[in-house]
This record gives sequence, structure tokens and C-alpha cells, in this order.
Amino acid sequence: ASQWAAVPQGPPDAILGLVDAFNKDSNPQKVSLSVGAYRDDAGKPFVLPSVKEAELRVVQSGMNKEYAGIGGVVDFTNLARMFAFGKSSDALRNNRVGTVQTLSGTGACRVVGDFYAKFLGKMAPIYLPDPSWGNHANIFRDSGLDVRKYRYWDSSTLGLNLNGMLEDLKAAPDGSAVLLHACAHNPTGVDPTKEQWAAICDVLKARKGKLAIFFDSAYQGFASGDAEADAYAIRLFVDEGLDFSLAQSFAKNFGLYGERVGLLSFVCRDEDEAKRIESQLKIIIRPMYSNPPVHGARIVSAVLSDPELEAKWRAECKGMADRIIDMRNALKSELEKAGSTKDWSHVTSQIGMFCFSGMTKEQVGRLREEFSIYLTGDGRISMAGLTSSNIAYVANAIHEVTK
Ligand SMILES: Cc1ncc(COP(=O)(O)O)c(CN[C@@H](CCC(=O)O)C(=O)O)c1O
Repeated sequence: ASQWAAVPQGPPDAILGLVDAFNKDSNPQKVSLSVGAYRDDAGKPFVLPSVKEAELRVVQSGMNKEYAGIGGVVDFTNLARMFAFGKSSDALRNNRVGTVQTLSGTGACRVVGDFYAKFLGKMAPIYLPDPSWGNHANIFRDSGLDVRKYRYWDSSTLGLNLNGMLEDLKAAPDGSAVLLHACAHNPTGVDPTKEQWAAICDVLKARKGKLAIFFDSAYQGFASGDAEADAYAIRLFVDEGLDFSLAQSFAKNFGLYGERVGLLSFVCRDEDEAKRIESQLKIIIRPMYSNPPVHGARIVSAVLSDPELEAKWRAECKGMADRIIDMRNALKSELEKAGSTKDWSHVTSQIGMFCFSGMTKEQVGRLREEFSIYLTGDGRISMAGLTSSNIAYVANAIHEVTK
């Protein structure tokens, strides 16, 4: 018998596994609402013109294809972290930030997970919001951390359970890590208000040095359409003197999904600490994948280093965010037109790529079986899958399975 005879067939991924099922579905009316990837109103992937222009400049510049350093393309990491922290960031000005380029946001999460397992200790607890992005738990489990939850989604109000969240953050044992979504919470689309961020910051400030804070920022600019507004929580925590780590992804806001462009930063006490941590991140990366791809990083650098191109990008990113908001408004009104008497106000009050619809597994199953509409089992709708031509079909189907 083969030496791999005992290897079992693994289950499909909760999010990416739906793409295969969708592709195999022959129903001409099929609609994909599963993967958090932007589609235009024709349902097609969108390569931003500013990104295309930047890519042309990169190719025409005739750069070589040598390895980037373990920490990645330095122009990229400098510009990309400034994009998050802001040009006048105190942390950057005082060289208190250690940064490495990573394989997009997923890679940043894995590197920070391995760092925590090494320096907080094996099976150190990491607290994720309940619910969180499906892959977070897999990543941190594989890093060797003890994955736990803090209350986040309040199913009765379809909003944030702030008191539950604050209680759980207060109760997290010293030496735990806490993951926060910087904006456009995945999968709920529910973000703390500025007042709620202040309360969260105060609780974490009281635990300063006892909890490792990790921000995952995968949608900056894509949530509200304003990259500065979407960085509010990150910049508040720097202003309040908190140290934390930050994962950034350029997959959605720059449409660079398959180029795998991301970075991981640590805001530290001082320059010496930033250098020591950055050196340890490189020691984790070298045996993992050695160094990151240069092409996507060069494209983001070309955009962020040219004010005119960056302004074009900002307008295009706002365009994507605005189309999502249009689809939110359209879905709510189409549901009402279909005769639904349920309260769908969360569809328009939530922000970013996703709508946490509140539909049950069974209802999601019926949408797939009876209408060839694909969304994740938790009822999360990737709003970019909606277009002006399929929105009525989807709204009627949702009404059908929820009435
Ligand atoms: C909060 C969060 N962090 C990190 C990532 C990782 O994205 P990168 O492409 O590695 O930068 C995602 C993407 N989540 C989307 C995209 C598909 C996926 O990777 O699951 C989603 O939830 O559909 C995310 O939503």
C-alpha cells in the first residue's frame, strides 16, 4: 500500500471552497456572494486604472528581478506603513516602528502568530472577536496559540456587544494577545463608533504591557471610501501611547489579491525595541518563505510615491466603496419591494465588504440549492457580488427563504 494511504480527504475551505462549487454550477442565474473580492456592476473583477498605470511604470522602469531582502521592498514598507499611521505619525517620526513585508494579510497574521508563540509562549491565548474572519482561527492554531473568543456580535441587536467585549478584554489573562479588526469587521460589517473605540482603548490602556494588541487592517480605504477615516482606530491607539502590531493587506483596496501584497508592523517603546523585534520577525520569515514577491510591492510604491497617482487611486477606491453602499441601499429596498416585512436596517448600517444578514445555515443552504446563490454558511453576504442586474433576483430569493 502507498505510504500515504492513511491521508484523509480534507474538507473544502469555508470561504474559498465555495468558489469551486459556484464554478461547477450550470445555472445561468447563479450568483456568487461568498469571497470577499470586489466585482464591478457587470460582475467582473476590477483592476484599478491607477494600479494599471503604476504597473506600466514599474515594467517600463526595467528593474531587475533580484531577491528583495527578508523584510521585503523597503520603499514599499516605508510608504505602506505611512499610509496606515499617517504622514505625521509620532511613532514613525521617532523610528519606533519595526516593519516587514509579508505575503499579503494572511502572511502578516501568520508571522505575528509565530512571533507571539515564540515570545508570549507556546499556547499563549489569542482572543478573536466572535465571529471573526474564518481563517484567523486556523492561522493562530497553526502558529501554536490557544485560540479564544471575546464577545463582539450581538445577535439580538445585530450590532456590537460592547459591554461583553470590554468584560472579556478585562478578563483576558496577562500575556494574552487580542485581535482587533481596524475597520470593516469581517464577517459582521459592524465597526465600533469613535466613542466605542475610546472605551476599548481605555480598557486596553489599563492593561498596558500585559496584553499584546494586534490590529488586522485588510480594508483601509475600502470601508468608508476614505483611507484616513478607515485608519482612525490605529491612529487613536498611537496617539493614546499604546504599542501594538498591525497587519496590512493591499488585496482589496488596491485590487492586488493575487499579487499577495502586505506588511506587518510593530509599534514599539523606542527605536532599539523596534530594531530587535524587526530582527526577530526576519528570523521567523527566513525559514518560512525567505523573502516576499517584489512586483505587487513595487506597484503599491509607484502609487503611493506619486501624489497624482495616489489621488487617482483614492477616487477609484471611493468608487468601489460607493458601489457597495449603493448595493446595500438597493438590497434593502428590493427586499421591501419583494414584500419582506423583516427589519433589514442592518444591511445599510453595516460597513465594508460584507453584510452579516442574520440568515441561518438552513436558509443559506436553500439559497444555494434552490437559487444557485452562494454565500458562506454564517449568512455573510459579500456585497460586491451584487449588481443592478441580479439584485432583484437575490432579494426575492432571500425573501423567499426568510419569510
Ligand atoms: C480580516 C481579514 N484579514 C486578512 C485577510 C487576508 O487577505 P489577504 O488576501 O491574505 O491579504 C482577509 C481576506 N478575507 C476575504 C478574502 C478571501 C479569504 O482569504 O478568505 C474573505 O473573508 O472573503 C480578511 O477579511
